[in-house]
Amino acid sequence: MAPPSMNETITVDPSELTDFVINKGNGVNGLSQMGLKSLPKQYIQPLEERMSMNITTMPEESIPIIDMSNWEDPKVAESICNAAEKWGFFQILNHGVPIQVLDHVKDATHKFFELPAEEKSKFLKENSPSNNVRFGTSFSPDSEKALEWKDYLSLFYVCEDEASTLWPTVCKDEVLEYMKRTEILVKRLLEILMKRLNVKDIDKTKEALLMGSKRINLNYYPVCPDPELTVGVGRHSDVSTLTILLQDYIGGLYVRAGTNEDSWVHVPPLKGSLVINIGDALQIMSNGRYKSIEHRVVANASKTRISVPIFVNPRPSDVIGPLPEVLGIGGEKAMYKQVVYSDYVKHFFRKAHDGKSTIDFAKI
Ligand SMILES: COc1cc(/C=C/C(=O)SCCNC(=O)CCNC(=O)[C@H](O)C(C)(C)COP(=O)(O)OP(=O)(O)OC[C@H]2O[C@@H](n3cnc4c(N)ncnc43)[C@H](O)[C@@H]2OP(=O)(O)O)ccc1O
Ligand SMILES: O=C(O)CCC(=O)C(=O)O
Ligand SMILES: [Fe+2]
Repeated sequence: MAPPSMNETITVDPSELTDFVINKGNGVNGLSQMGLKSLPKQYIQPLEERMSMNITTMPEESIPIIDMSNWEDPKVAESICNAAEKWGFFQILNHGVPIQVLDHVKDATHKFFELPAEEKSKFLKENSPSNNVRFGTSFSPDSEKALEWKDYLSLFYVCEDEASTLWPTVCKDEVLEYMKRTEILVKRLLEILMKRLNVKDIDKTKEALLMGSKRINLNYYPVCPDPELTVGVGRHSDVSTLTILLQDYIGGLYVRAGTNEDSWVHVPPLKGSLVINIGDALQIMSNGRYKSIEHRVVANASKTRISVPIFVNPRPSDVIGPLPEVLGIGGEKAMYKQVVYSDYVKHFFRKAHDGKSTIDFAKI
């Protein structure tokens, strides 16, 4: 695709754009590097999906920020469970994952996306040595009416050997280290969250159900010529049990506040923090007690942003539904049916981002 001249309004032939961005592995990064002065029309979101439209942002509100240095203190556990029930999102400080490990994985993310398109395209779905390693752009381009301004590398963790062999060399060590160093934190968080659900002991079977598989995504949001017209990531909730999200210092992640009004709160970058959010799998297992809240990411006119979520999930073959311990509390009625987790995830991946609609798949 030829670089456009200054101030040119971009109407790129749809098949040419798809070929350049999606099939050839240039991603939105390739578009951004061309120095476009306006947004190709394939990225223009409908008015109701744009952050600037009819939306109240609430600068005075904030998701809870929880210091985990005394994680055994019942007050810390209480703050975590309250945040999971009310917001579905919170930030943690002094979580035990060294800042250096976080810095290394952020640097490694930049290194991967700065590789030439020919290198990255080795990990496109059609070329990748494994279904567990995928470089892509937007979310679900085949199903989307408007594309999202984001490239990603998605790594499904099977075992250390497979990761060492198949994951991209420029980032695999740093990503593996980040995954390893978050393991204890994930167990602590789940232990705390389960206690409030009347699950006193997480045995091996429960552990597998809650955290039997992990997927890590490296997200890359390049500079965008007209950020108000598009999105970095559209409104969605994660399908995980829990997500551990590392973001850089740029900002741009918004979380829905309240269910009725269109109001959103920003998640401010805090040095050394990790953002934790509840995913649909835990909303289902807790029978709606913990909330998997909608979130979205805006695009940015002047800075490239990265984020690195670890999605902690059930195993694909697990059947998930409200936990017996939860229903046992007061003869509570199940709000969700039993579903095979991989069916749930496939349903999520096969449609465009559509807010909280995925969970309807499991509703009774
Ligand atoms: C990318 O932008 C995103 C991503 C997100 C993600 C939020 C999460 O919460 S991710 C956590 C999801 N949980 C798991 O991955 C654990 C369970 N895993 C599974 O059940 C399976 O691994 C599987 C994901 C269902 C894939 O199984 P497989 O047998 O390999 O099936 P396929 O036929 O290859 O894929 C099915 C369908 O999904 C699409 N897809 C697969 N992997 C990805 C991926 N990493 N990213 C995007 N899409 C993926 C794939 O295209 C297939 O559809 P087709 O129509 O092509 O058949 C949140 C927000 C974002 O913006
Ligand atoms: O980039 C972010 O801050 C969040 C990305 C996100 O929501 C996701 O990958 O599921
Ligand atoms: Fe998300």
